[in-house]
Amino acid sequence: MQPFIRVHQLRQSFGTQKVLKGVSFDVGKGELMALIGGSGAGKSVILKHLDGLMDPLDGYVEIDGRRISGAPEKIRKQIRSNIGFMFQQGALFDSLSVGENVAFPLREAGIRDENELDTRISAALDSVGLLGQQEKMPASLSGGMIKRVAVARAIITTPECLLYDEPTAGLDPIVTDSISFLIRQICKDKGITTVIVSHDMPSVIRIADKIVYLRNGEVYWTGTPEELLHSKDEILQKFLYGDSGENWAALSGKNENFQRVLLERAERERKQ
Ligand SMILES: Nc1ncnc2c1ncn2[C@@H]1O[C@H](COP(=O)(O)OP(=O)(O)OP(=O)(O)O)[C@@H](O)[C@H]1O
Repeated sequence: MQPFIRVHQLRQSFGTQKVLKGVSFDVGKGELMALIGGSGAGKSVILKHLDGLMDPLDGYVEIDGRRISGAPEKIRKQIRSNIGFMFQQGALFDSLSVGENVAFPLREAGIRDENELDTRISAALDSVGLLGQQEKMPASLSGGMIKRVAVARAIITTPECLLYDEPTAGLDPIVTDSISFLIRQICKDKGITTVIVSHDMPSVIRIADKIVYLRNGEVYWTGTPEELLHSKDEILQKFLYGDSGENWAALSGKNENFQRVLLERAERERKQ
């Protein structure tokens, strides 16, 4: 079966810095793929290539069989209209109400019928659990609600593909959980092919169908969350056990080995 997203031998450099050195992966229709890797590995740069905001020096991205890389602006726009993008920070326009923020992509696409706009705003807000909140202003929302509004804005055009850049950054663990499950629910309920860039390993383990680990500008490893948890690869283990990843194993509750190691370490520290 043809993948919904095909990334083939993507190369990108900024000055002398080679950021992508031939990155390839596929994402099947309706699949939820997580792109992980250290800071500066090139994850956000890849998302920009998927959305056609950046063109590679070499290689290409195909969305639903159509090449977006290097395509004329008209074609690029057509393909992009099928993609929802939740940018890092998920920023809303402070001066616009929740409803107007959510409606923004539709107005940009030229939709002016107020009845249609109202119906679609309500449907999008309903999908993220915020029905009836359209009159609120962003300043009065919690961090989690802001992310939900940003998700509603990304799905209002009914895209077949959704890209999320760090959707849970800056949220507490409970809100992080609810946003992560929302992302999974939207992906599975609507069959939307989803790519999520995240440092939040407990969420990635819980919601991803497939994980791609980017390292030194290349795909170092691809597999399922289960395979990642059981991998004996030292580099992967170091990535997971490193300073930033220590807590997620305990939180994920999926791998007894990780929990045992953490418990043993805690016990050792108590005895010292
Ligand atoms: N437009 C640009 N011009 C120059 N350098 C860039 C540009 N965009 C990204 N870079 C560089 O490319 C590298 C990869 O950036 P990218 O934002 O994709 O990293 P990332 O994996 O998403 O990191 P993080 O997890 O910290 O967000 C970084 O060194 C960054 O400085």
